[in-house]
Amino acid sequence: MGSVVKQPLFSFGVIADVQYADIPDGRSFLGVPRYYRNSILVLQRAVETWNQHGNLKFVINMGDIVDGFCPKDQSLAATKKLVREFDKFNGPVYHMIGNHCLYNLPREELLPLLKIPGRDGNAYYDFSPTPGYRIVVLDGYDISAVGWPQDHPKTIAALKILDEKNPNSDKNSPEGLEDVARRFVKYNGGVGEEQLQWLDSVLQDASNSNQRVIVCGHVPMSPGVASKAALLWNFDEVMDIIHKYDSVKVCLSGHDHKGGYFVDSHGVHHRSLEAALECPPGTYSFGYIDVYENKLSLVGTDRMQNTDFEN
Ligand SMILES: Nc1ccn([C@@H]2O[C@H](COP(=O)(O)OP(=O)(O)OC[C@H](O)CO)[C@@H](O)[C@H]2O)c(=O)n1
Repeated sequence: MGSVVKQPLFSFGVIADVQYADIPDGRSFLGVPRYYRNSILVLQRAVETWNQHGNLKFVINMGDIVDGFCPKDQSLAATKKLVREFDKFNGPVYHMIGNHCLYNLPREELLPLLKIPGRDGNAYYDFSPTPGYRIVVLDGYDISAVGWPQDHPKTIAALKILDEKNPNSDKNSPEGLEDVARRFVKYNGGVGEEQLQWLDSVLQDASNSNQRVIVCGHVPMSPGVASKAALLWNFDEVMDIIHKYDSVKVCLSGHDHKGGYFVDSHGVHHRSLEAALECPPGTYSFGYIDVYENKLSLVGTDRMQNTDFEN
């Protein structure tokens, strides 16, 4: 008798940092090439591939759908265009906001466009794709100097943090900051008190219901998985909550573009995904995750590396 191949409990598609703009190719601040027009082709190939797979329960977009260099009079049209491409997937698509989304549009316009559930401009939410699983989507720009009105208490709180932690006149610059202190830059953000309490209550509820949890957020949550300058401001507070519960096995993020994988001291797997934006024409970066009883398996296409997350 041949061996029986185990079927996943469910599978879902992933892509990060599409950062589309109808502008010529360029480079990041640190000189990494960015292919703004090509990134929509990466997304289109992703959607075709996900549809051909035929058994993906949903797709999750890890944020930064449109780049901050998109001309501002095109921000709305570009965001709608990209959402339409995602909507060609034959199933639900879950979005989250990244810093580049917020460079383009204010929260009150972004959230409805991206169909992000949430009240008062908050962009964190959870859903349950099967009874035994919970997906938590964090809003890493809850406390942020971008996205809220200038006089909003969250903008004021963010500016205070940046003033205290980052002495540079350009608050996007981590120059002179050491190790994880490099995260205190304007293009990152933090999770506010109310969201921390919400996270705790969702994880408690999942734990009571014997559900496993995958936590997703645009901004990486562990210093082991990404550049120190691309971390959530209060990753430590978020991880303290996550570590209270055995139910969280995997944290997924985008933002750092180069991709990374790290298992922390509590056995939580962290994976930051390779950016679609950095794919030279003819190359791709997207994938899907098979969720099994005792492991998750990321099946990447081309520049997105395969990863097994053994529980
Ligand atoms: N050292 C730096 C890095 C960036 N900036 C400026 O900050 C803005 C956002 O940077 P950008 O690289 O476009 O942001 P991403 O979300 O794509 O990537 C985040 C991390 O860089 C990934 O590791 C932009 O205006 C940059 O010019 C800066 O001033 N100094």
